[in-house]
Amino acid sequence: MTNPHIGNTGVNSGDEESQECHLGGLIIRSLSNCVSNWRAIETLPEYLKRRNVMGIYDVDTRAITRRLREDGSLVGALSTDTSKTDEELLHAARTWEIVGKDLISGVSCTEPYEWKYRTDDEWEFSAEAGKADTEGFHVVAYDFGVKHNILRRLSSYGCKITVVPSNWPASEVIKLNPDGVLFSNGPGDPSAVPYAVDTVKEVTGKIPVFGICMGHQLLGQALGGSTFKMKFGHHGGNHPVRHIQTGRVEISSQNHNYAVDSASLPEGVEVTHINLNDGSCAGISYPAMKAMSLQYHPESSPGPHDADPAFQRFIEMMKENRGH
Ligand SMILES: NC(=O)CC[C@H](N)C(=O)O
Repeated sequence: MTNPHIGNTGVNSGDEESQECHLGGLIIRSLSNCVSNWRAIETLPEYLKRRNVMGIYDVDTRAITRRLREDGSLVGALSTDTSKTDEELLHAARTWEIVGKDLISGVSCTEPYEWKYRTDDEWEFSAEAGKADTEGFHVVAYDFGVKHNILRRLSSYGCKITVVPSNWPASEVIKLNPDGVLFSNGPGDPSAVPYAVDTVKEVTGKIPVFGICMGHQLLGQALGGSTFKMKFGHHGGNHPVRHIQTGRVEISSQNHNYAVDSASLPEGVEVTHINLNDGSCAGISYPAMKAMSLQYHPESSPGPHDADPAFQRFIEMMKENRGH
């Protein structure tokens, strides 16, 4: 965490985005010694202990940030095993590679399930989502590490949702004849999961699809483009993104280390959004195949809800496909 003071708001169960906490570890500067928030049910250290996640504080995180700013993303090693020597830890850090590793199979669900929860009424902010009970589009969501809020937002827009594991056969999904398929966010290198690219290829063109983050990168590859590892990823809740067609700028939440190379995309695939910090590709669409995707997180609520209308666009695409 780059913010120096962490833990003062504690942890509340309503903000969990996953069944489990998939963190390898947490490094912070200063740990708040008290919690002050009406929603908090436990402290950060209690949460980490219960989930068996290691955390360390009193670290000069500013120095780490400055180093990363010069060198780009680096691998570090964090251990609770005091018998490990510095040499062994250095060796672990030097030999671990993120590129080429399938990180999604470890965080995906193992069985399909129905998702039924929408955004709580007290938090609902969209008039469109509030009145969207009637359509009942059936969406199959591929879980590459899906954030619950994506499922909540789709549910708020009236969708019935079936979540399936990352390796679920596309043929089984097509058999269900859903109105749309969502390819979720997920960790790691999109080039390391060719089976997921094949799934996206098989579904796209037959059923309207929406890709978010990892899902966007997989769609980019499935349509014939390529992805690359960025020097620093985009992480944070305040990335400006421009919707090219309307000129509308959204303040978006982002968390990714790879990106789709706009120049690699074949004809017919449009870059719909660009990241205004570095000009990178933030969204694509392929109208002929009823496919759309975003590199950032329209479900996130870092304060602004600027990107939420993306769910509405997906609904419109499904509606059009149904022929009304
Ligand atoms: N949040 C995500 O889906 C991350 C996308 C991708 N795996 C990356 O790191 O670039």
